[in-house]
Order: sequence, then structure tokens, then C-alpha cells
Amino acid sequence: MSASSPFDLVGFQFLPGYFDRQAQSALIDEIRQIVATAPLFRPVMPRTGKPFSVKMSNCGPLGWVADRSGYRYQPHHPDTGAPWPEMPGMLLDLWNQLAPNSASPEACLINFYQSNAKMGLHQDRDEQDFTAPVVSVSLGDTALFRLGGHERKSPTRSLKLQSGDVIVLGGDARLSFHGIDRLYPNTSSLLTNGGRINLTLRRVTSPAFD
Ligand SMILES: O=C(O)CCC(=O)C(=O)O
Ligand SMILES: [Fe+2]
Repeated sequence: MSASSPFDLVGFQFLPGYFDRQAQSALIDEIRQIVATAPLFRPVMPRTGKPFSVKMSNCGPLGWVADRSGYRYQPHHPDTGAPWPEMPGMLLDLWNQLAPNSASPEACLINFYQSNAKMGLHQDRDEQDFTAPVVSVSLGDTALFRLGGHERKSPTRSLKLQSGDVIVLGGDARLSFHGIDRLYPNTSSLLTNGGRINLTLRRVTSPAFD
């Protein structure tokens, strides 16, 4: 791998098989309970109103939403108005393992991909502070992940993310462009009806000085 590969960015970590099958099932049980009270919704692109191909929900004190007025974090579900459900302990443990020096995560975005869903190349930059990494868990069908650099036109590399894999975008990789090009349907039996769930943990606000 050449030194200019985005996979060599300091702060990018790929942890294949981080969660074993039993842990993956336990996570799915948690997600089922979360979406029972915070139902999946389909966000739309700001201005154009074009629907996303993924459906979303959140847990934790803040949730990421997108609608005609923009992208933002808010403490309540856009349809029900209820606070987001608590973040499961398993995800707090994951954060403590992989981001031990960062303030606690405030948002866990739940992305649900059906077989034809994808996510265009983007940066995660709606947070106030980029010191903490983004920690992301893949569950269900395999997906083709693309990672680039700090500019949209930077060279990219692709990586297949399988159920149980975890990636970390921290340090120099925190603001790297990334996206999901496609799913590989029927590659996992974790979700009864197929598809993929991605959990993305983020710190949103700047930790208070003390
Ligand atoms: O589904 C994924 O693996 C990536 C999700 C993502 O980049 C995001 O929600 O910002
Ligand atoms: Fe992202």
C-alpha cells in the first residue's frame, strides 16, 4: 500500500470482526428496542428535498437529522418529538475502548440500508468539535465503503465492511471524505429480512473546560 493511501492516514483504524456473532445479535436486539420507540425515518436533502436512500434513527442525548432546512443535531425525534432513547451500554463500552481519551459520545446515528441503498461521498462535519473520532459499526449485509482524503477530489480507496466490523475515523482521518457505494445483498443472515445497519457514534459538542 502506498504512503499516499487514505488507509494510511494516521487515525484511521479498521477492526474487522470486532464484534462476534453473539455480540452482533445483542446489538441488533438493542436497535430493535430503540426503533420501537424512535421509528426509522427517511431524511431528505436540504434545499432539494431529495429523499435519502437510507432510513435513519438515533440514540443518545443528540440525534443527527436532515430536512429541507439543513443538517443538524437535535435532542428529539423529528416525527414523534420524543427524546432519543438512551445509548446502549455496549456502545458506550465500544467508545471507551476505542476513544478512551475523548469525552463521551452524544449521538449514535442508526443508518438502515436496504439492498439498493447507498451513501454519497461526504465528510462528517456537523459536530462542533472534531477532536473525538467517529466510531462506526457495520451489521448485516456487506457494504463497499470508500475512503478518501480531505478534499472531495482526493484519491479514494475501497474496503468491504462486513457484519461485526468497526472502523474509526480519528486524527487526520476525522474529516476524510467517505461513503457507501453499494451493498452486497444476502451476504449475512444477521437481519431476518436482509439489509445493513450502520451505527455511527460521535461526540457533537465541545467538552466543557474544567
Ligand atoms: O454506513 C456507513 O458505513 C457510513 C455511514 C456514514 O458515513 C454516516 O452516517 O455519516
Ligand atoms: Fe459519514
